[in-house]
Amino acid sequence: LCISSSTLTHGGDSSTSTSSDGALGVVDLNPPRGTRDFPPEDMRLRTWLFDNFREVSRTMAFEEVDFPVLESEALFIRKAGEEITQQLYNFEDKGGRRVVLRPEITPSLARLVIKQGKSVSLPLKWFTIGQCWRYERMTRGRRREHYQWNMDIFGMPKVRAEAELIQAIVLLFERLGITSSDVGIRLSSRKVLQAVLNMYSIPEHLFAQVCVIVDKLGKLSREEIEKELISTGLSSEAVQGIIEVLSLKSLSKLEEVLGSDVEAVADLKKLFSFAEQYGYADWICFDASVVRGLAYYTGVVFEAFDRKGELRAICGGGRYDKLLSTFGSEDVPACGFGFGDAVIVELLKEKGLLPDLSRQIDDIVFPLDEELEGPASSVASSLRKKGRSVDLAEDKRLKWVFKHAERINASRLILVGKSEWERGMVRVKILSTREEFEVKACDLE
Ligand SMILES: Nc1ccc(Br)nc1
Repeated sequence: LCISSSTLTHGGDSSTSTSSDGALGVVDLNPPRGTRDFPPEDMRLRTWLFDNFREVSRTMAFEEVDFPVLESEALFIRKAGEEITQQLYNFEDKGGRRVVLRPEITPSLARLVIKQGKSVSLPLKWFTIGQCWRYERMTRGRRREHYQWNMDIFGMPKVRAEAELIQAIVLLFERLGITSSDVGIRLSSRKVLQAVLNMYSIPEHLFAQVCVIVDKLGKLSREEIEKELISTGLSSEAVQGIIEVLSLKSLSKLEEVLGSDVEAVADLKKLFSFAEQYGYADWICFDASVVRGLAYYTGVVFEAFDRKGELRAICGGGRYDKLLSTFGSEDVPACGFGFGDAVIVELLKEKGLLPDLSRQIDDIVFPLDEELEGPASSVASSLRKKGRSVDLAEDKRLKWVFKHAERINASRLILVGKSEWERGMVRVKILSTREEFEVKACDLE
């Protein structure tokens, strides 16, 4: 479609355009439903957030990896009724292949670990920041894409991995100015639920499905949860037992109910002791109701929440020791989390912690008349080679340039005038102090 600029309604939602056959059409200027554009101001905030993700990953000695957003649908076919697999953005490509816009990143990580096989030495500590998709009926008007920071450790069977990942989350919050009074990290272990199912001799194949159902505690009513659990075949006695244990908020109570030799209790006690050593004990709390909604978790699970309880989980993760075997490989113990780009921004806004990210450049170079455009370009070029951010303002009037300098927070205005240039000089104006002086063009830096 060729959109004639004169008819493009900037800022509007549509424009008039004519297609190649001259038919008059209206192009919707909005991105597809549930997706976002990132104009410069929004992109600066996103880049600032991602730079913080990256800096924490660097200090944790994680390596960055990346994957296609497009993945084989087979990677996400799971039978436990998770929301994530019921909202796959899936389609058939022109080669007849079943593909998806990935809804999460962990299966891609697992795929690559399997593919790398013996060529990588464990433990592996990998991170990535990638866009994830869901196809949700727009009735709820929710977004269909978000960016997720993922941190995953492969080949670390003990809870040291969970302790490392929780430190990464705490470091991120602290970098953004969020404290343990604003946010907590509630944690538990799926081995708690496993122990309860064993107490009622519930078959193993129901485990994932039961986890996905009880993850809705707090979102659905207790009655609805009980109904869904009964529908899987659980006895009402087992259902009551599950709900009773999952309402525990004290590790010592859990130990009373399950006994000290249960792996879940040992893992969690170890993790709380690590938390003291890492110095983030005031961030975490035990909460047996935390199960997370992904079928493949097998051990410790955790999620960060705002203590005011106004927002959805800020991030979440857990141990998934048996995911790789579902892709036909031998298992490698693994643990990871996903941290979305949306809830955290809502929290920062609410706490007044969004940074000032207005545009800033070093220099504006301005030729005072047309014949000085060449010299102005060479001044701009030499400053850029020295690493300065330089905006070359041409075809404008000086009055416009001063306004432009203010608008983009330029530090200096470099004026290239005829008489100065003939003496090898340019005029420099420091915009913060209004100080103005001449300097040899070749000495400018
Ligand atoms: N998994 C997922 C993907 C996309 C969005 Br928005 N939320 C969750």
